[in-house]
Amino acid sequence: MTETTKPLLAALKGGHPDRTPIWLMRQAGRYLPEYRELRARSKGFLDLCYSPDLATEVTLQPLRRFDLDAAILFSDILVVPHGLGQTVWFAEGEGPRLDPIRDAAGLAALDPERVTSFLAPVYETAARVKAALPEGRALIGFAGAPWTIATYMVEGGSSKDFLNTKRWAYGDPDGFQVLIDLIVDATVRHLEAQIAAGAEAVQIFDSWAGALDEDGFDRWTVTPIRSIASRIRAAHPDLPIIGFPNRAGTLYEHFVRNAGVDAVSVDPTWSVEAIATRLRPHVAVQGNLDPGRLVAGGPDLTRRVRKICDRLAPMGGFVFNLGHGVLPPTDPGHVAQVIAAVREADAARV
Ligand SMILES: Cc1c2[nH]c(c1CCC(=O)O)Cc1[nH]c(c(CCC(=O)O)c1C)Cc1[nH]c(c(CCC(=O)O)c1C)Cc1[nH]c(c(C)c1CCC(=O)O)C2
Repeated sequence: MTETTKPLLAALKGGHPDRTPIWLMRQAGRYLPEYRELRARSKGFLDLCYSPDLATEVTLQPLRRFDLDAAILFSDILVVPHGLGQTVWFAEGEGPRLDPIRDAAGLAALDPERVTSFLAPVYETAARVKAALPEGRALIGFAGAPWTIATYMVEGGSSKDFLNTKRWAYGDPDGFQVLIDLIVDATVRHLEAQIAAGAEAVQIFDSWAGALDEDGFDRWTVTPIRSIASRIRAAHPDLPIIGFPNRAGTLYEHFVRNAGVDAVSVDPTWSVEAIATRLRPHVAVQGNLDPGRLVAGGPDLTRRVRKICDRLAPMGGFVFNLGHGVLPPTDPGHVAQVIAAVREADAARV
């Protein structure tokens, strides 16, 4: 099978592969007992991300268990601020923490030139995964989008209202632009290094895009992602680029017209009909099962998967996924149920 016939890559370019490709955001992680076992033996989450032997194993775990069409590199979006020189740690049970950066003095300490040497173990993982992938499966690389990365860098961790970041972005846009430009530069280097190591598609996660207003979304989500996408595309014209402007509502339509991506990952609030008529005419689409349905299971889970596939798969340019990441309480048996339902939808069409 040649590279271009891998179902995931064909679908992301708008094609009609033989089978509907499926992968799941956060497909490696705490819902898998084999992940929890390996994680308990690691020194910490970041240590796991920077240990190529362990990270390779964790990346491949979901593909050993399930009939998935892609592996996503096991890493985190916060390795980019870490590589820039910011202090980042994961407090057990508390999520990510960073020493916040709120002004020009904080920016002066960050160095984009350091990112790819610091993150060399991540690229080593990508190369090892690529060499071990089963036939027909693709390797996805990823990064956080500049806006989402900036929220973590400025807030010092997760946040509800992003007030420190918004005060800076809306109150001093030219100053905040310096931070965004720095993240754009670091992100391009980080994605380029993943591609050089073997990534065949990349996804840019803008998890907090839905916190911005229309003008903020244009300047801090669409424009930086377009500049990353155009720089990646200049070097790799055929490599699919997926954007994920999570929970951006009606602004998704602006995104698919202007962000310069090949595909969009769609959050669970979108109806299948609106995906088909408002997004799919512009880009390939990926999504959008509610991760809560994957926790609940039951016949409604299968029904919802069928509804998504029956409307979107015949259009081509469709990748089945969740609308956000797999949740830790998910029963792995429900993942197998979803994949079987996607395959049954394909079989019902031929
Ligand atoms: C916002 C964000 C982060 N990380 C990521 C995002 C964007 C996607 C999204 O919106 O969910 C992306 C991410 N994080 C992780 C991956 C690996 C690949 C995969 O999808 O399987 C990917 C693609 C591993 C991880 N990243 C993290 C874990 C859990 C760490 C552990 O084992 O304790 C994993 C498997 C930790 C993490 N990392 C982050 C948070 C907020 C947390 C803590 C919350 C949580 O634990 O889920 C930041």
